[in-house]
Amino acid sequence: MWGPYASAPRGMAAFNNFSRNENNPVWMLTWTQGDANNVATSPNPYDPFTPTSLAAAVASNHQNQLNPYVQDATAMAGMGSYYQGQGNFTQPLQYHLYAPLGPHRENLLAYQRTAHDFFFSDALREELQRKSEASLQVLPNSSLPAHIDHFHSLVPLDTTNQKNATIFGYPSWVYKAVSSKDGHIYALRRLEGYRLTNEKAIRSVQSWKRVSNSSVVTIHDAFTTRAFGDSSLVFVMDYHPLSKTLADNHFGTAGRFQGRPSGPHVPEPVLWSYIVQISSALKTIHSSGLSARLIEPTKVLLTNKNRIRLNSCAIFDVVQHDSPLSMVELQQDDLVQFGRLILSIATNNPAAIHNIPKAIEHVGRLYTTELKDCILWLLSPSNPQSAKGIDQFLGGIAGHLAANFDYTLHYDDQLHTELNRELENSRILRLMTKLNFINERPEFAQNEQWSETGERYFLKLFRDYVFHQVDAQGNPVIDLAHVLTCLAKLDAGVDEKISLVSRDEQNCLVVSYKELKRGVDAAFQDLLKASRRT
Ligand SMILES: Nc1ncnc2c1ncn2[C@@H]1O[C@H](COP(=O)(O)OP(=O)(O)OP(=O)(O)O)[C@@H](O)[C@H]1O
Repeated sequence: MWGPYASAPRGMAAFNNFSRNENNPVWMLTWTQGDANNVATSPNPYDPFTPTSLAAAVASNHQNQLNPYVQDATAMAGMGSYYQGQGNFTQPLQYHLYAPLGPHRENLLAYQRTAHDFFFSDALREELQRKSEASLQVLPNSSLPAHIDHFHSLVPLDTTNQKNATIFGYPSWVYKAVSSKDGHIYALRRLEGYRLTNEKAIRSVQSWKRVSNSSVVTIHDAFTTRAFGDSSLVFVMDYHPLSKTLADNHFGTAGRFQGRPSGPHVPEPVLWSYIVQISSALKTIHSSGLSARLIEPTKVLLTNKNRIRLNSCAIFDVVQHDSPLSMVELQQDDLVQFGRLILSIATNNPAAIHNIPKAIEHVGRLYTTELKDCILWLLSPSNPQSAKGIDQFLGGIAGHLAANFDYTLHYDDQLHTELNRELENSRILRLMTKLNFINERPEFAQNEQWSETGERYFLKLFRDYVFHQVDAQGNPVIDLAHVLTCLAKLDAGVDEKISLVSRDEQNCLVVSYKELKRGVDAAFQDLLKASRRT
Protein backbone atom coordinates (compact mmCIF):
# COMPACT_ATOMS: atom_id res chain seq x y z
CA MET A 1 0.00 0.00 0.00
CA TRP A 2 1.39 3.39 -0.93
CA GLY A 3 0.17 6.93 -1.23
CA PRO A 4 -0.86 9.47 1.34
CA TYR A 5 -4.31 8.01 1.72
CA ALA A 6 -2.78 4.84 3.01
CA SER A 7 -1.87 6.73 6.12
CA ALA A 8 -4.86 9.09 6.01
CA PRO A 9 -7.89 7.08 4.86
CA ARG A 10 -10.26 9.73 6.22
CA GLY A 11 -9.23 12.02 3.35
CA MET A 12 -9.99 9.46 0.72
CA ALA A 13 -13.69 9.30 1.52
CA ALA A 14 -13.96 13.05 1.52
CA PHE A 15 -12.42 13.34 -1.95
CA ASN A 16 -15.08 11.23 -3.63
CA ASN A 17 -18.02 12.60 -5.66
CA PHE A 18 -16.16 15.73 -6.76
CA SER A 19 -17.03 17.48 -3.55
CA ARG A 20 -15.74 17.83 -0.05
CA ASN A 21 -16.89 18.33 3.46
CA GLU A 22 -18.72 21.50 4.31
CA ASN A 23 -15.71 23.40 5.57
CA ASN A 24 -13.69 22.78 2.47
CA PRO A 25 -15.66 23.43 -0.69
CA VAL A 26 -13.59 22.43 -3.70
CA TRP A 27 -13.66 25.74 -5.43
CA MET A 28 -12.62 27.69 -2.36
CA LEU A 29 -9.74 25.35 -1.81
CA THR A 30 -8.27 26.20 -5.14
CA TRP A 31 -6.93 29.42 -3.71
CA THR A 32 -6.40 28.68 -0.07
CA GLN A 33 -4.62 26.42 2.29
CA GLY A 34 -6.09 24.39 5.10
CA ASP A 35 -7.28 21.19 3.53
CA ALA A 36 -7.72 19.25 6.74
CA ASN A 37 -7.74 15.97 4.88
CA ASN A 38 -4.27 16.37 3.54
CA VAL A 39 -1.37 15.50 5.74
CA ALA A 40 -0.94 19.18 6.32
CA THR A 41 1.49 20.88 8.60
CA SER A 42 0.27 24.29 7.58
CA PRO A 43 0.87 26.97 10.22
CA ASN A 44 -2.51 28.74 9.64
CA PRO A 45 -5.48 26.41 9.46
CA TYR A 46 -7.88 28.23 7.22
CA ASP A 47 -11.65 28.47 7.52
CA PRO A 48 -13.13 30.01 4.34
CA PHE A 49 -16.34 30.93 6.13
CA THR A 50 -14.69 33.10 8.74
CA PRO A 51 -14.35 36.64 7.40
CA THR A 52 -11.24 37.38 9.48
CA SER A 53 -9.39 34.33 8.27
CA LEU A 54 -10.38 35.15 4.70
CA ALA A 55 -8.98 38.64 5.09
CA ALA A 56 -5.84 37.25 6.74
CA ALA A 57 -5.40 34.69 4.00
CA VAL A 58 -5.77 37.33 1.30
CA ALA A 59 -3.37 39.63 3.13
CA SER A 60 -0.79 36.90 3.66
CA ASN A 61 -1.14 35.82 0.06
CA HIS A 62 -0.53 39.40 -0.95
CA GLN A 63 2.54 39.65 1.18
CA ASN A 64 4.07 36.43 0.07
CA GLN A 65 3.03 36.54 -3.47
CA LEU A 66 1.32 39.52 -4.98
CA ASN A 67 0.65 37.77 -8.18
CA PRO A 68 1.09 34.01 -8.28
CA TYR A 69 1.56 34.12 -12.04
CA VAL A 70 4.42 36.60 -12.13
CA GLN A 71 6.98 33.98 -11.24
CA ASP A 72 5.77 32.16 -14.27
CA ALA A 73 6.24 34.95 -16.75
CA THR A 74 9.31 33.60 -18.54
CA ALA A 75 8.03 30.09 -18.54
CA MET A 76 4.71 31.29 -19.92
CA ALA A 77 6.57 33.09 -22.68
CA GLY A 78 8.21 29.81 -23.48
CA MET A 79 4.87 28.06 -23.52
CA GLY A 80 3.59 30.73 -25.86
CA SER A 81 6.23 29.85 -28.39
CA TYR A 82 5.35 26.19 -27.99
CA TYR A 83 1.78 26.82 -29.09
CA GLN A 84 2.64 28.98 -32.06
CA GLY A 85 2.66 26.16 -34.56
CA GLN A 86 -1.13 25.91 -34.43
CA GLY A 87 -1.44 26.62 -38.13
CA ASN A 88 -0.36 23.00 -38.67
CA PHE A 89 -3.19 21.70 -36.52
CA THR A 90 -4.78 18.75 -38.30
CA GLN A 91 -6.09 16.58 -35.53
CA PRO A 92 -9.88 15.98 -35.80
CA LEU A 93 -11.66 18.09 -33.21
CA GLN A 94 -13.41 16.29 -30.37
CA TYR A 95 -16.83 17.81 -30.18
CA HIS A 96 -17.88 15.84 -27.14
CA LEU A 97 -14.79 16.08 -25.03
CA TYR A 98 -16.83 17.37 -22.11
CA ALA A 99 -20.09 15.57 -22.77
CA PRO A 100 -22.95 16.59 -20.47
CA LEU A 101 -23.23 14.56 -17.31
CA GLY A 102 -26.86 13.78 -18.01
CA PRO A 103 -29.65 15.05 -15.75
CA HIS A 104 -28.32 17.75 -13.45
CA ARG A 105 -27.99 16.59 -9.91
CA GLU A 106 -30.43 18.42 -7.74
CA ASN A 107 -29.30 16.96 -4.46
CA LEU A 108 -26.07 18.94 -4.38
CA LEU A 109 -25.56 21.43 -1.59
CA ALA A 110 -24.62 25.01 -2.26
CA TYR A 111 -20.88 24.45 -1.78
CA GLN A 112 -20.74 21.31 -3.91
CA ARG A 113 -19.75 21.36 -7.56
CA THR A 114 -20.01 18.93 -10.44
CA ALA A 115 -17.30 18.46 -13.04
CA HIS A 116 -19.48 20.51 -15.38
CA ASP A 117 -19.07 23.62 -13.28
CA PHE A 118 -15.36 23.75 -14.00
CA PHE A 119 -15.62 23.87 -17.79
CA PHE A 120 -16.96 25.89 -20.65
CA SER A 121 -20.62 25.33 -21.55
CA ASP A 122 -21.00 22.61 -24.15
CA ALA A 123 -23.10 24.73 -26.50
CA LEU A 124 -20.61 27.57 -26.64
CA ARG A 125 -17.59 25.29 -26.86
CA GLU A 126 -19.15 23.34 -29.71
CA GLU A 127 -20.06 26.53 -31.57
CA LEU A 128 -16.52 27.89 -31.23
CA GLN A 129 -15.00 24.60 -32.29
CA ARG A 130 -17.20 24.40 -35.37
CA LYS A 131 -16.11 27.90 -36.27
CA SER A 132 -12.46 27.09 -35.79
CA GLU A 133 -12.89 23.93 -37.86
CA ALA A 134 -14.52 25.97 -40.65
CA SER A 135 -11.70 28.53 -40.44
CA LEU A 136 -9.05 25.85 -40.81
CA GLN A 137 -10.80 24.06 -43.66
CA VAL A 138 -8.65 23.50 -46.75
CA LEU A 139 -9.43 22.29 -50.26
CA PRO A 140 -6.55 20.01 -51.30
CA ASN A 141 -7.20 19.52 -55.04
CA SER A 142 -8.74 22.85 -55.81
CA SER A 143 -8.60 24.35 -59.30
CA LEU A 144 -8.40 27.82 -57.75
CA PRO A 145 -5.15 29.77 -58.08
CA ALA A 146 -2.54 28.92 -55.42
CA HIS A 147 -1.87 32.59 -54.72
CA ILE A 148 -3.83 35.79 -55.18
CA ASP A 149 -1.59 38.68 -54.29
CA HIS A 150 -0.35 37.67 -50.81
CA PHE A 151 -3.30 35.33 -50.13
CA HIS A 152 -3.18 31.56 -50.37
CA SER A 153 -5.26 28.46 -49.49
CA LEU A 154 -8.46 29.73 -51.13
CA VAL A 155 -11.71 27.96 -50.22
CA PRO A 156 -14.97 29.03 -51.93
CA LEU A 157 -17.74 30.14 -49.56
CA ASP A 158 -20.58 30.48 -52.07
CA THR A 159 -23.37 28.03 -51.47
CA THR A 160 -24.15 27.68 -55.23
CA ASN A 161 -21.91 27.81 -58.29
CA GLN A 162 -24.46 29.75 -60.35
CA LYS A 163 -23.10 32.96 -61.78
CA ASN A 164 -25.22 35.82 -60.59
CA ALA A 165 -24.47 39.32 -61.88
CA THR A 166 -27.76 40.93 -60.85
CA ILE A 167 -26.48 42.72 -57.76
CA PHE A 168 -23.11 44.21 -58.66
CA GLY A 169 -23.34 43.99 -62.47
CA TYR A 170 -20.55 41.37 -62.35
CA PRO A 171 -20.67 37.76 -61.17
CA SER A 172 -19.39 37.77 -57.61
CA TRP A 173 -17.63 35.00 -55.68
CA VAL A 174 -16.55 34.83 -52.07
CA TYR A 175 -13.50 32.89 -50.85
CA LYS A 176 -11.83 32.30 -47.54
CA ALA A 177 -8.06 32.82 -47.80
CA VAL A 178 -4.99 33.08 -45.57
CA SER A 179 -2.73 36.09 -45.76
CA SER A 180 0.98 35.27 -45.94
CA LYS A 181 1.71 38.73 -44.51
CA ASP A 182 0.05 38.26 -41.13
CA GLY A 183 -1.21 34.64 -41.15
CA HIS A 184 -4.80 35.78 -40.56
CA ILE A 185 -7.84 34.46 -42.41
CA TYR A 186 -9.82 36.87 -44.60
CA ALA A 187 -12.84 36.76 -46.85
CA LEU A 188 -12.12 37.79 -50.44
CA ARG A 189 -15.00 38.96 -52.63
CA ARG A 190 -14.13 38.71 -56.29
CA LEU A 191 -16.02 40.54 -59.04
CA GLU A 192 -15.34 38.55 -62.19
CA GLY A 193 -14.54 40.38 -65.40
CA TYR A 194 -14.15 43.83 -63.84
CA ARG A 195 -11.77 46.22 -65.62
CA LEU A 196 -10.46 49.18 -63.70
CA THR A 197 -10.68 52.33 -65.80
CA ASN A 198 -10.22 54.96 -63.12
CA GLU A 199 -7.47 54.62 -60.46
CA LYS A 200 -9.43 56.98 -58.21
CA ALA A 201 -12.24 54.42 -58.01
CA ILE A 202 -10.18 51.83 -56.15
CA ARG A 203 -8.68 54.47 -53.88
CA SER A 204 -12.16 55.16 -52.49
CA VAL A 205 -11.69 52.00 -50.40
CA GLN A 206 -9.21 53.90 -48.21
CA SER A 207 -12.04 55.77 -46.46
CA TRP A 208 -13.76 52.44 -45.70
CA LYS A 209 -10.69 51.09 -43.94
CA ARG A 210 -11.29 53.70 -41.23
CA VAL A 211 -14.91 52.67 -40.65
CA SER A 212 -15.08 50.65 -37.47
CA ASN A 213 -18.53 49.44 -36.45
CA SER A 214 -19.56 46.08 -35.01
CA SER A 215 -22.42 45.85 -37.52
CA VAL A 216 -20.27 46.37 -40.61
CA VAL A 217 -17.94 43.72 -42.06
CA THR A 218 -14.57 45.50 -41.96
CA ILE A 219 -12.96 46.22 -45.32
CA HIS A 220 -9.17 45.90 -45.43
CA ASP A 221 -8.18 46.40 -49.04
CA ALA A 222 -9.14 46.12 -52.71
CA PHE A 223 -6.98 45.20 -55.68
CA THR A 224 -7.28 43.95 -59.25
CA THR A 225 -5.81 40.64 -60.30
CA ARG A 226 -5.41 38.39 -63.32
CA ALA A 227 -4.68 35.32 -61.22
CA PHE A 228 -8.11 33.83 -62.02
CA GLY A 229 -7.39 34.02 -65.75
CA ASP A 230 -9.60 37.07 -66.22
CA SER A 231 -9.51 40.59 -64.97
CA SER A 232 -11.04 40.53 -61.48
CA LEU A 233 -11.57 43.04 -58.71
CA VAL A 234 -10.99 41.64 -55.22
CA PHE A 235 -12.15 43.12 -51.90
CA VAL A 236 -10.42 41.92 -48.75
CA MET A 237 -12.77 41.75 -45.75
CA ASP A 238 -12.98 40.26 -42.29
CA TYR A 239 -13.85 36.59 -42.34
CA HIS A 240 -16.74 35.48 -40.12
CA PRO A 241 -16.77 31.66 -40.03
CA LEU A 242 -20.04 29.84 -40.55
CA SER A 243 -21.99 33.00 -41.18
CA LYS A 244 -25.11 33.00 -43.34
CA THR A 245 -26.78 35.75 -45.27
CA LEU A 246 -30.12 37.08 -43.99
CA ALA A 247 -31.64 35.76 -47.23
CA ASP A 248 -30.38 32.23 -46.53
CA ASN A 249 -31.57 32.42 -42.97
CA HIS A 250 -35.06 33.84 -43.50
CA PHE A 251 -36.05 32.88 -47.03
CA GLY A 252 -34.10 29.65 -47.57
CA THR A 253 -33.22 28.64 -51.12
CA ALA A 254 -36.81 28.10 -52.27
CA GLY A 255 -38.21 31.34 -50.92
CA ARG A 256 -35.25 33.30 -52.19
CA PHE A 257 -35.54 32.17 -55.79
CA GLN A 258 -39.28 31.74 -56.06
CA GLY A 259 -40.11 34.99 -54.30
CA ARG A 260 -42.89 33.69 -52.09
CA PRO A 261 -43.37 33.80 -48.32
CA SER A 262 -41.32 31.11 -46.62
CA GLY A 263 -40.06 30.17 -43.20
CA PRO A 264 -41.58 30.88 -39.82
CA HIS A 265 -42.86 34.26 -38.67
CA VAL A 266 -39.93 36.37 -37.39
CA PRO A 267 -40.49 37.51 -33.77
CA GLU A 268 -40.74 41.28 -33.36
CA PRO A 269 -37.79 41.57 -30.90
CA VAL A 270 -35.55 40.01 -33.57
CA LEU A 271 -36.70 42.63 -36.09
CA TRP A 272 -36.01 45.42 -33.59
CA SER A 273 -32.59 43.97 -32.94
CA TYR A 274 -31.84 44.05 -36.70
CA ILE A 275 -33.19 47.62 -36.88
CA VAL A 276 -30.97 48.76 -34.01
CA GLN A 277 -27.86 47.13 -35.47
CA ILE A 278 -28.35 48.50 -38.97
CA SER A 279 -29.10 51.95 -37.54
CA SER A 280 -25.84 51.82 -35.62
CA ALA A 281 -23.98 50.80 -38.80
CA LEU A 282 -25.58 53.62 -40.79
CA LYS A 283 -24.84 56.14 -38.05
CA THR A 284 -21.10 55.33 -38.31
CA ILE A 285 -21.11 55.16 -42.11
CA HIS A 286 -23.02 58.42 -42.62
CA SER A 287 -20.94 60.22 -39.99
CA SER A 288 -17.83 59.21 -41.95
CA GLY A 289 -19.24 60.95 -45.05
CA LEU A 290 -20.00 57.63 -46.76
CA SER A 291 -23.09 55.64 -47.70
CA ALA A 292 -23.70 51.88 -47.53
CA ARG A 293 -25.28 51.88 -51.04
CA LEU A 294 -26.43 48.27 -50.81
CA ILE A 295 -28.61 46.99 -47.99
CA GLU A 296 -30.40 43.88 -49.06
CA PRO A 297 -30.92 40.39 -47.58
CA THR A 298 -28.17 38.61 -49.53
CA LYS A 299 -25.65 41.24 -48.51
CA VAL A 300 -26.26 41.29 -44.77
CA LEU A 301 -24.39 38.61 -42.84
CA LEU A 302 -25.75 36.80 -39.82
CA THR A 303 -22.58 35.99 -37.87
CA ASN A 304 -24.13 34.77 -34.62
CA LYS A 305 -27.61 34.42 -33.19
CA ASN A 306 -29.35 37.69 -34.17
CA ARG A 307 -25.95 39.38 -34.84
CA ILE A 308 -25.85 41.00 -38.24
CA ARG A 309 -23.29 42.93 -40.27
CA LEU A 310 -23.56 44.88 -43.52
CA ASN A 311 -21.44 42.94 -45.99
CA SER A 312 -21.14 44.87 -49.21
CA CYS A 313 -19.84 48.26 -48.18
CA ALA A 314 -17.29 49.92 -50.45
CA ILE A 315 -18.13 47.78 -53.48
CA PHE A 316 -20.44 50.25 -55.25
CA ASP A 317 -18.03 53.07 -54.40
CA VAL A 318 -15.57 51.33 -56.74
CA VAL A 319 -17.80 49.80 -59.43
CA GLN A 320 -20.16 52.81 -59.65
CA HIS A 321 -17.61 55.44 -58.85
CA ASP A 322 -19.16 57.89 -61.31
CA SER A 323 -22.64 57.85 -59.79
CA PRO A 324 -24.48 61.08 -60.57
CA LEU A 325 -26.16 61.01 -57.13
CA SER A 326 -24.86 63.28 -54.34
CA MET A 327 -23.79 61.79 -50.98
CA VAL A 328 -26.97 63.18 -49.35
CA GLU A 329 -29.09 61.39 -51.94
CA LEU A 330 -27.14 58.16 -51.51
CA GLN A 331 -27.60 58.35 -47.73
CA GLN A 332 -31.34 58.93 -48.21
CA ASP A 333 -31.41 55.87 -50.42
CA ASP A 334 -29.71 53.86 -47.64
CA LEU A 335 -32.74 54.57 -45.43
CA VAL A 336 -35.17 53.44 -48.13
CA GLN A 337 -33.19 50.23 -48.72
CA PHE A 338 -33.13 49.70 -44.96
CA GLY A 339 -36.94 49.97 -44.86
CA ARG A 340 -37.29 47.49 -47.73
CA LEU A 341 -34.98 45.00 -46.03
CA ILE A 342 -37.02 45.04 -42.80
CA LEU A 343 -40.25 44.81 -44.81
CA SER A 344 -39.09 41.75 -46.72
CA ILE A 345 -37.94 39.99 -43.55
CA ALA A 346 -41.12 40.90 -41.64
CA THR A 347 -43.21 39.42 -44.48
CA ASN A 348 -40.77 36.53 -45.00
CA ASN A 349 -40.83 37.31 -48.67
CA PRO A 350 -38.06 38.93 -50.74
CA ALA A 351 -40.64 39.87 -53.41
CA ALA A 352 -42.79 41.82 -50.91
CA ILE A 353 -41.02 45.05 -51.84
CA HIS A 354 -42.71 44.93 -55.27
CA ASN A 355 -46.09 45.53 -53.65
CA ILE A 356 -45.38 47.79 -50.70
CA PRO A 357 -48.99 48.68 -49.66
CA LYS A 358 -49.90 44.99 -49.44
CA ALA A 359 -46.72 44.19 -47.53
CA ILE A 360 -47.34 47.05 -45.06
CA GLU A 361 -50.88 45.79 -44.50
CA HIS A 362 -49.45 42.35 -43.76
CA VAL A 363 -46.97 43.85 -41.27
CA GLY A 364 -49.84 45.82 -39.63
CA ARG A 365 -51.66 42.56 -39.02
CA LEU A 366 -48.69 40.70 -37.54
CA TYR A 367 -46.73 43.36 -35.65
CA THR A 368 -47.18 46.47 -33.52
CA THR A 369 -48.11 49.85 -35.00
CA GLU A 370 -44.74 51.15 -33.85
CA LEU A 371 -42.89 48.71 -36.11
CA LYS A 372 -45.20 49.46 -39.04
CA ASP A 373 -44.71 53.22 -38.58
CA CYS A 374 -40.97 52.78 -38.35
CA ILE A 375 -40.89 50.94 -41.71
CA LEU A 376 -43.21 53.54 -43.27
CA TRP A 377 -40.92 56.35 -42.08
CA LEU A 378 -37.91 54.68 -43.68
CA LEU A 379 -39.74 54.11 -46.97
CA SER A 380 -41.36 57.54 -47.22
CA PRO A 381 -39.74 60.08 -49.57
CA SER A 382 -37.66 62.78 -47.97
CA ASN A 383 -39.09 66.23 -47.43
CA PRO A 384 -37.33 68.65 -49.87
CA GLN A 385 -36.96 71.28 -47.10
CA SER A 386 -35.26 69.02 -44.55
CA ALA A 387 -33.81 65.69 -45.55
CA LYS A 388 -34.46 62.67 -43.30
CA GLY A 389 -31.39 61.53 -41.42
CA ILE A 390 -30.20 58.55 -39.42
CA ASP A 391 -29.95 60.72 -36.26
CA GLN A 392 -33.64 61.51 -36.49
CA PHE A 393 -34.37 57.82 -36.89
CA LEU A 394 -32.22 56.88 -33.88
CA GLY A 395 -34.15 59.41 -31.77
CA GLY A 396 -37.41 57.72 -32.80
CA ILE A 397 -36.27 54.23 -31.75
CA ALA A 398 -34.55 55.28 -28.49
CA GLY A 399 -36.62 52.85 -26.39
CA HIS A 400 -35.46 49.92 -28.50
CA LEU A 401 -31.86 51.11 -28.38
CA ALA A 402 -32.01 50.97 -24.57
CA ALA A 403 -33.61 47.50 -24.62
CA ASN A 404 -30.97 46.19 -27.02
CA PHE A 405 -28.20 47.75 -25.02
CA ASP A 406 -29.50 46.00 -21.92
CA TYR A 407 -29.70 42.70 -23.78
CA THR A 408 -26.11 43.15 -24.94
CA LEU A 409 -24.94 43.81 -21.39
CA HIS A 410 -26.71 40.67 -20.18
CA TYR A 411 -24.99 38.71 -22.90
CA ASP A 412 -21.70 40.29 -21.94
CA ASP A 413 -22.24 39.15 -18.33
CA GLN A 414 -23.02 35.66 -19.54
CA LEU A 415 -19.84 35.51 -21.62
CA HIS A 416 -17.82 36.72 -18.65
CA THR A 417 -19.23 33.88 -16.57
CA GLU A 418 -18.15 31.44 -19.28
CA LEU A 419 -14.75 33.11 -19.48
CA ASN A 420 -14.33 32.72 -15.75
CA ARG A 421 -14.67 28.97 -16.04
CA GLU A 422 -12.24 28.81 -18.93
CA LEU A 423 -9.69 30.73 -16.87
CA GLU A 424 -9.20 27.70 -14.64
CA ASN A 425 -8.87 25.36 -17.58
CA SER A 426 -6.19 27.24 -19.42
CA ARG A 427 -3.86 27.65 -16.47
CA ILE A 428 -4.38 24.05 -15.44
CA LEU A 429 -3.71 22.85 -18.96
CA ARG A 430 -0.44 24.83 -19.01
CA LEU A 431 0.57 23.35 -15.69
CA MET A 432 -0.23 19.79 -16.79
CA THR A 433 1.74 20.38 -19.97
CA LYS A 434 4.73 21.53 -17.96
CA LEU A 435 4.52 18.56 -15.61
CA ASN A 436 4.37 16.19 -18.54
CA PHE A 437 7.35 17.88 -20.15
CA ILE A 438 9.33 17.35 -16.97
CA ASN A 439 8.39 13.93 -15.66
CA GLU A 440 10.10 10.77 -16.89
CA ARG A 441 12.06 12.16 -19.81
CA PRO A 442 13.87 9.18 -21.32
CA GLU A 443 16.97 11.21 -22.27
CA PHE A 444 17.50 12.10 -18.60
CA ALA A 445 16.79 8.62 -17.25
CA GLN A 446 20.38 8.17 -16.05
CA ASN A 447 20.91 11.79 -15.10
CA GLU A 448 21.45 12.20 -11.39
CA GLN A 449 20.13 15.73 -11.58
CA TRP A 450 16.88 14.70 -13.15
CA SER A 451 13.67 13.11 -12.09
CA GLU A 452 14.43 9.59 -10.90
CA THR A 453 17.16 10.25 -8.39
CA GLY A 454 17.89 13.94 -8.35
CA GLU A 455 16.28 16.98 -6.85
CA ARG A 456 13.31 16.70 -9.16
CA TYR A 457 12.31 13.41 -7.64
CA PHE A 458 9.53 15.03 -5.64
CA LEU A 459 7.86 16.22 -8.86
CA LYS A 460 7.44 12.64 -9.92
CA LEU A 461 6.02 11.76 -6.52
CA PHE A 462 3.70 14.73 -6.78
CA ARG A 463 2.41 13.40 -10.10
CA ASP A 464 1.56 10.15 -8.32
CA TYR A 465 -0.04 12.10 -5.48
CA VAL A 466 -2.28 13.98 -7.89
CA PHE A 467 -3.20 11.30 -10.40
CA HIS A 468 -2.37 7.88 -9.01
CA GLN A 469 -3.97 7.82 -5.59
CA VAL A 470 -5.34 4.55 -4.25
CA ASP A 471 -7.74 4.03 -1.38
CA ALA A 472 -7.29 1.86 1.69
CA GLN A 473 -8.27 -1.21 -0.36
CA GLY A 474 -5.81 -0.35 -3.14
CA ASN A 475 -8.56 0.74 -5.55
CA PRO A 476 -7.82 3.72 -7.82
CA VAL A 477 -9.22 7.05 -6.59
CA ILE A 478 -10.64 8.89 -9.59
CA ASP A 479 -11.42 12.31 -8.23
CA LEU A 480 -11.46 15.35 -10.47
CA ALA A 481 -11.88 17.71 -7.53
CA HIS A 482 -8.65 16.42 -5.99
CA VAL A 483 -6.75 16.90 -9.27
CA LEU A 484 -8.06 20.42 -9.84
CA THR A 485 -7.46 21.42 -6.24
CA CYS A 486 -3.86 20.16 -6.22
CA LEU A 487 -3.04 21.79 -9.54
CA ALA A 488 -4.61 25.10 -8.57
CA LYS A 489 -2.63 25.11 -5.31
CA LEU A 490 0.53 24.28 -7.21
CA ASP A 491 -0.14 27.10 -9.64
CA ALA A 492 -0.62 29.56 -6.78
CA GLY A 493 2.35 28.08 -4.85
CA VAL A 494 0.61 28.14 -1.48
CA ASP A 495 2.47 27.38 1.78
CA GLU A 496 0.43 24.28 2.56
CA LYS A 497 2.54 21.13 2.98
CA ILE A 498 1.77 17.66 1.75
CA SER A 499 3.49 14.34 2.27
CA LEU A 500 4.59 12.47 -0.82
CA VAL A 501 5.22 8.73 -0.59
CA SER A 502 7.24 6.70 -3.07
CA ARG A 503 5.64 3.73 -4.79
CA ASP A 504 7.72 1.25 -2.79
CA GLU A 505 6.79 3.16 0.39
CA GLN A 506 10.50 3.47 1.27
CA ASN A 507 10.59 7.28 1.00
CA CYS A 508 8.31 9.92 2.39
CA LEU A 509 8.91 13.62 1.68
CA VAL A 510 7.07 16.56 3.20
CA VAL A 511 7.02 19.51 0.80
CA SER A 512 4.99 22.67 0.39
CA TYR A 513 3.24 23.63 -2.82
CA LYS A 514 5.53 26.65 -2.87
CA GLU A 515 8.59 24.40 -3.09
CA LEU A 516 6.88 22.24 -5.68
CA LYS A 517 6.10 25.29 -7.76
CA ARG A 518 9.72 26.43 -7.54
CA GLY A 519 10.82 22.94 -8.58
CA VAL A 520 8.46 22.88 -11.56
CA ASP A 521 9.59 26.32 -12.72
CA ALA A 522 13.29 25.50 -12.35
CA ALA A 523 12.96 22.18 -14.17
CA PHE A 524 10.97 23.78 -16.94
CA GLN A 525 13.51 26.60 -17.33
CA ASP A 526 16.29 24.00 -17.61
CA LEU A 527 14.33 22.25 -20.31
CA LEU A 528 13.79 25.49 -22.19
CA LYS A 529 17.50 26.26 -22.03
CA ALA A 530 18.35 22.78 -23.28
CA SER A 531 15.83 23.11 -26.12
CA ARG A 532 17.53 26.30 -27.34
CA ARG A 533 21.00 24.76 -27.31
CA THR A 534 22.32 24.43 -30.85
N1 LIG B 1 -17.04 38.16 -44.80
C1 LIG B 1 -17.51 36.92 -44.86
N2 LIG B 1 -17.13 36.01 -43.96
C2 LIG B 1 -17.60 34.76 -44.01
N3 LIG B 1 -18.48 34.32 -44.92
C3 LIG B 1 -18.91 35.19 -45.85
C4 LIG B 1 -18.45 36.53 -45.88
N4 LIG B 1 -19.05 37.16 -46.91
C5 LIG B 1 -19.85 36.25 -47.50
N5 LIG B 1 -19.77 35.06 -46.88
C6 LIG B 1 -20.49 33.84 -47.21
O1 LIG B 1 -20.32 33.59 -48.59
C7 LIG B 1 -21.51 33.13 -49.17
C8 LIG B 1 -21.77 33.93 -50.43
O2 LIG B 1 -21.96 35.29 -50.12
P1 LIG B 1 -22.72 36.26 -51.13
O3 LIG B 1 -22.67 37.62 -50.56
O4 LIG B 1 -22.19 36.07 -52.51
O5 LIG B 1 -24.18 35.74 -51.01
P2 LIG B 1 -25.08 35.05 -52.08
O6 LIG B 1 -26.28 34.64 -51.34
O7 LIG B 1 -24.31 33.97 -52.78
O8 LIG B 1 -25.38 36.27 -53.02
P3 LIG B 1 -25.37 36.33 -54.61
O9 LIG B 1 -26.60 35.60 -55.02
O10 LIG B 1 -25.38 37.77 -54.89
O11 LIG B 1 -24.07 35.66 -55.04
C9 LIG B 1 -22.60 33.28 -48.13
O12 LIG B 1 -22.97 32.01 -47.65
C10 LIG B 1 -21.98 34.05 -47.01
O13 LIG B 1 -22.40 33.55 -45.77
